[in-house]
Amino acid sequence: MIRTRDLARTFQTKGGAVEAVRGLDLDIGAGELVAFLGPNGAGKSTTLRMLTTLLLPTSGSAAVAGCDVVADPKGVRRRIGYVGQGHAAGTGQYVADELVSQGRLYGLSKAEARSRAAELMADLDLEGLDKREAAHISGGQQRRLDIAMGLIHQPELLFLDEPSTGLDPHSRANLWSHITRLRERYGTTILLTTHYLDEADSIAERVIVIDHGSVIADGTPDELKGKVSGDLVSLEAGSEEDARAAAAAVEGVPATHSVDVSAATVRMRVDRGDAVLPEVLRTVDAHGLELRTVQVHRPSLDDVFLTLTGRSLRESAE
Ligand SMILES: Nc1ncnc2c1ncn2[C@@H]1O[C@H](COP(=O)(O)OP(=O)(O)OP(=O)(O)O)[C@@H](O)[C@H]1O
Repeated sequence: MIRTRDLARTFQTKGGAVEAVRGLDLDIGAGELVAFLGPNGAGKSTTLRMLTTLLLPTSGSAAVAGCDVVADPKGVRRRIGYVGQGHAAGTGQYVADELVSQGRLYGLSKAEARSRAAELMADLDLEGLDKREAAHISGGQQRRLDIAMGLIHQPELLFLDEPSTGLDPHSRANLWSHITRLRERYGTTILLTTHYLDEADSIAERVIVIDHGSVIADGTPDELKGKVSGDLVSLEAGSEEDARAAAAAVEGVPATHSVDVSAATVRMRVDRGDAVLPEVLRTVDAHGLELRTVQVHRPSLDDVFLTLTGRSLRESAE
């Protein structure tokens, strides 16, 4: 559905050339739900803009839904939906009319546009808002309307640029349940960007991480997290001395690696925290040491990024 080879985009600025995207090779198949992650300035928006024909590549090639983005931009646009960061709706029209106008823009007949609008309003929980101005609905409803606008022409491929930014957790969860349901129904391929790593982790089947304009990791969330060596177990002892004694005691527990002590806390990497913890606690107990708290931290996508780049995706996203 998306295939790029050596895709690159350079911007000429007064300060010199900025290589926003360099040598990007992407292969995304039909029906995949892919999250595209990276810190600020990694090149996500520039890539999305090239794939949606809003920006020409400097070099390389990109085919989207079977059409070349340079040779056949119209073909690409007919087959894709794009929901950008701003609101698509906002001409002061009623919600239903916004959708029908959008459908007409894509060449649907009036009757087709009306029936498609009604179907999407039902799917996206916008029923009853037909005669409300698009500017006077809630943030979550507006975002769902944006998505309905992107889907009006039944695209094979939907690009969502930070679809849930600015929504409260309840609306985010609600939006995602709608998107996953739509996908089950129509089999739409989805490429989304998000700054919420937990969201990418729970929703995407595949995560592609880019940094400095190139792909640095690609796989299922579990595969990527598997690259970080094991869970982190933290034991907080009553004193620094007790922590050092506990560290010495647990060094010998099988499947524990890199045990270190900082103040009264012992941190160690273990293959599987849930499997190793009982033995760790028995060992500490057998040495007559008491612990204040015990924590097992499973690797997150942010840990993956930290391992790959030495930087936190979360920090760079704020
Ligand atoms: N029109 C432009 N002119 C000059 N430089 C640009 C232009 N657009 C983007 N850039 C630069 O290209 C690089 C990649 O930007 P891009 O917006 O693609 O990153 P991003 O990953 O989408 O970031 P964010 O998460 O902040 O949206 C950045 O260094 C940015 O400053």
